[in-house]
Amino acid sequence: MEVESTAFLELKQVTTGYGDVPAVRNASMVFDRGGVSAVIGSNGAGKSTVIKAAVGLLPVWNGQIFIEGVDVTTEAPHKRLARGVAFVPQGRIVMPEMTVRENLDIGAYILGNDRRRIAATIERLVATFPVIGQRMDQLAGTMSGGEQQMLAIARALMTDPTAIILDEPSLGLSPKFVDAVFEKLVELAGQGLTVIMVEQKASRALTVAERGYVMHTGRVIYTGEAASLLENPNVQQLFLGEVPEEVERMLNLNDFDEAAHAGMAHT
Ligand SMILES: Nc1ncnc2c1ncn2[C@@H]1O[C@H](COP(=O)(O)OP(=O)(O)OP(=O)(O)O)[C@@H](O)[C@H]1O
Repeated sequence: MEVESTAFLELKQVTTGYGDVPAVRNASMVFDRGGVSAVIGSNGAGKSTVIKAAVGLLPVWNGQIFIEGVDVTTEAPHKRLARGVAFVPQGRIVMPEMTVRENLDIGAYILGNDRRRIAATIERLVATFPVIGQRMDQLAGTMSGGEQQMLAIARALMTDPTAIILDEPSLGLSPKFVDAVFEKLVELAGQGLTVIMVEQKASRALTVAERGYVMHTGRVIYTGEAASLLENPNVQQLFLGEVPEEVERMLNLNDFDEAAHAGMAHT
């Protein structure tokens, strides 16, 4: 295992997909420690797919994934978790028939039987998520959607990760809860956590993120500071569901890297 990068998490030219159909091609992303990054793009752009490959839930066909410079491309998800990359899947999956406390305990499974550490972590999380502290004995399934998302995030934080990757944390939430969840993610990033979110609510996500990756038909087509992506007319056009000429040209190039090297893929 050689040292290849100083970023916390890096995807290098990752291609992956389902069966023999590629859904993501040559995707490169670099996530340094701290801050909020957003991976955005329309339905089916490949956002969830690339993130599943990053956490080890989908095999990488081509390319590499590094955590702190270590090549983890073929490592199992629990090993990547132990290296500090936690994942909150789409749909705020909590165990509805279990209490809030039991859900948190599940999140701590890689800590083994270290009850003292688990209790200390729960105490720390309750300070960040007061709503959870008030509902430790409530069945998770009886919480509101926003509260369940907070619980899903808190559960992912039980292992004290360096980075948390969230697949559409705003999905199905009312605007008030979307704000609450995004505010919490910004607060966590302020405490030093690396927050990476996959979002369909693109402009909202770029408002809270510092950096963004815009995906379209399985490619990362724009990368840059969130503010400059928000101002980019081509990105704005994509938000409206239109495909700008520049993007058409990029996708038509035989070797997509040519476009990246020509500076088109970066703002
Ligand atoms: N389990 C699967 N089996 C086969 N194809 C899949 C599977 N999951 C996703 N795909 C396909 O892969 C492509 C990328 O899907 P992906 O879910 O990554 O997109 P996305 O950008 O996350 O969109 P969404 O926001 O709708 O989830 C799509 O064409 C989709 O139909």
